[in-house]
Amino acid sequence: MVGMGAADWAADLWRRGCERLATELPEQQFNTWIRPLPPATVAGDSGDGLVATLKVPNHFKRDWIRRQYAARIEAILTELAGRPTRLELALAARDAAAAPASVAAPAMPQPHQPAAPAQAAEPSAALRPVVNTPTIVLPSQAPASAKHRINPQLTFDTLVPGRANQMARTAALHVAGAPGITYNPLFIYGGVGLGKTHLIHAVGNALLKDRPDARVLYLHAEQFISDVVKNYQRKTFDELKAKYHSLDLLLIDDVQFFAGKDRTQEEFFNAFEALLAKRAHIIMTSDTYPKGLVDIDERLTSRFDAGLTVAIEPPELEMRVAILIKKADAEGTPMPEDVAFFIAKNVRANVRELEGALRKVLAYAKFSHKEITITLAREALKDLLSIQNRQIGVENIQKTVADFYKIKVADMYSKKRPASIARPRQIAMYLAKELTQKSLPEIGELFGGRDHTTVLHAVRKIGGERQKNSELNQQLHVLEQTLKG
Ligand SMILES: Nc1ncnc2c1ncn2[C@@H]1O[C@H](COP(=O)(O)OP(=O)(O)OP(=O)(O)O)[C@@H](O)[C@H]1O
Repeated sequence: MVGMGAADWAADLWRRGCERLATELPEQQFNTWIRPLPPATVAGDSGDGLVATLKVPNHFKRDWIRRQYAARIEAILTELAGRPTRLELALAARDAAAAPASVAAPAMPQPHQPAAPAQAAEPSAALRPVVNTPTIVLPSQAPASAKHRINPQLTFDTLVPGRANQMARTAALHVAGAPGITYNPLFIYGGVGLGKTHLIHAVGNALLKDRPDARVLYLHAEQFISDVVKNYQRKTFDELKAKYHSLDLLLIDDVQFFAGKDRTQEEFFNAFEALLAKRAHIIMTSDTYPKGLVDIDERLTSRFDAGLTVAIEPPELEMRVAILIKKADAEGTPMPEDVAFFIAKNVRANVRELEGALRKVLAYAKFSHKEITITLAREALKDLLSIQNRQIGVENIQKTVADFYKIKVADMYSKKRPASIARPRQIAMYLAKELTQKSLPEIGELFGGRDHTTVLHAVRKIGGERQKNSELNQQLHVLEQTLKG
């Protein structure tokens, strides 16, 4: 290690740990869960050991990694570092955005020990808010970074309604019609790319249409964190108050990013109370429901839940078809229904991916001067389809589901009936039907020679429950994402 800095040492430790994990885990699991993570930072703990901190992008990944891999990662790092190494999983708030007051100084490592890289005291330029002046943000002012501004394209008109967003859309329409009265705050949660940002922009746009002088601000939680950091450094908290406490409608995206940022949480709490007291409306989004938020003060999470909390679910097939048809129309290239069904059946993860697939198909048709047909769509999406076909087999599904619910893979074929086994088995059957081309009898065969009616029962049961039980739906969503790599 001579000549190697502490940060390099940590990066090297993590790299070697990853190499080991890559040999132990199935490739697809490694690629899905471990490879995308930024290198762990490592610091000394208060005793003789080390603490390796891994930043994970969201709550689900954090839980999954904790359940499936944390113990093994700790064991590997302990062995490689030659000292007891504990693993911490932190929700990523895109690095530099840590509010300084909330950052506890890490136990200083000895010279020969690895050190955590210094926390940046100030957010990087990329994270700084684009506009720092108070506060009214109108569509006409929209600058280059649409992420922090109301985007005039994201309206209720361009949002396709469906069962998946029915509750959230109804609540959002209600708030747009009578802000500050009921459902305050409105808390919208769901997985990535499902339309949360679109929906809250739609409320902002609707209110501005009715009341062009309304003081509306949309921002991502990271921008709020950056504002707190900046004002903390300049000791200009009055400015922060002036900016946030004077709004009529505050739309704030991805509040899970507040995790672990105590000072930010305090300021947000103040803004929150001030806005509610003057009957301004607050709409928040997050990747999980308020009680599922980690490292956020309970005082805040209980307030998040005090108005109305609604989920946005992944869209079902018909809704995906409707979205494709509407977006293709908006591009001036009508899409035949059979092609829309073909794409929607193959792209299920979320609306953002659906849009990506649509763009590919439209571009392919344009450049090849061909009509939009299933053959053309198959050709345009061939990479995506081949990845899916390669990766998703029934065995893979059985293994992933068994891992997730901590049962043995053998139980997928066994005749055992306890619910703790039968339910994961039904979930695996459901996913096998959803994600592969296998018929019901074929799936039954692969699940220990079961009858096709057993599979059909499982498919219907889990499919039906999924519509009503958002926890199950989230779990299925995670499993689908994992299986698709
Ligand atoms: N129901 C819908 N109708 C039309 N477009 C939609 C719908 N839902 C989502 N979209 C589109 O899908 C894309 C992703 O949506 P959006 O950015 O709102 O997702 P999100 O839930 O905020 O995701 P993230 O958590 O990743 O920010 C956007 O282009 C959005 O306009």
